[in-house]
Amino acid sequence: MPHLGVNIDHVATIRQARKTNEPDPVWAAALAELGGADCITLHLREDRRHIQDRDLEVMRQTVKVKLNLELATEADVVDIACRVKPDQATLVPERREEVTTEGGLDVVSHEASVAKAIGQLRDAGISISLFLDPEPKQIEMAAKLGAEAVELHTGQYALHGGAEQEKELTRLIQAAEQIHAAGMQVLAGHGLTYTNVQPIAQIPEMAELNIGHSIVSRAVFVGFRDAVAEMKRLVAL
Ligand SMILES: CC(=O)[C@@H](O)[C@H](O)COP(=O)(O)O
Ligand SMILES: NCC(=O)COP(=O)(O)O
Repeated sequence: MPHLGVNIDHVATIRQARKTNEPDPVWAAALAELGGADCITLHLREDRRHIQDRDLEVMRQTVKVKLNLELATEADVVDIACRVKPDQATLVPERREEVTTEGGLDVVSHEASVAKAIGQLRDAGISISLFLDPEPKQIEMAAKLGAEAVELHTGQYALHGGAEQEKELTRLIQAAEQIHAAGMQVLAGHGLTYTNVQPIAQIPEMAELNIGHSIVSRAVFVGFRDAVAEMKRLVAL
């Protein structure tokens, strides 16, 4: 039964729509924990479109479960991570023009910059996860780079239905086996919802799922604590 990581980025998206101080993602994180979250995830983007530096700094003091920071390998945000010290850092790709993350980090093409960021984060005592597409060569490089975990990008699985989704699920199952065999923890996330999460949760090697947008969407109608509790129950089935 995988753990549940709750990504609270899009609570901050609503706040930033008016550049005000509510809804506060710090409150969402507390309610997520009360709803059964095993991890709180937040993405400090270079363009600060949602999560702000203050959110990370306060959550470091208030979150009682694992704190997972998603970040690009850019020097300034790596420096912030090394100062604040989340429990885990998940290296992700970023493009300012993107609406949301479009794929996994290409650690094969960017081995040097990824290795540099990993070295700095590891020296700060932070555990490393790499956000990757289910590609064998990317997973091999993750093991070479010494990552503790790989978070599989489930965006393609979530985007499609029918035979195409089945094909993506098979890729994810095979990638999970490869990650586990290489001695790394298997995580997954992006685009997972109350209707598509269970086949991913049932992958035998799956240790943790990171889910955000769907939980925040459901929380608008049922409240954050209940939205998390509902997802926790689904993931445990
Ligand atoms: C890496 C990933 O899949 C998401 O957690 C990421 O946070 C997406 O970025 P937005 O939250 O800005 O959509
Ligand atoms: N890394 C995936 C994540 O944290 C949440 O992604 P989403 O559920 O908001 O698409």
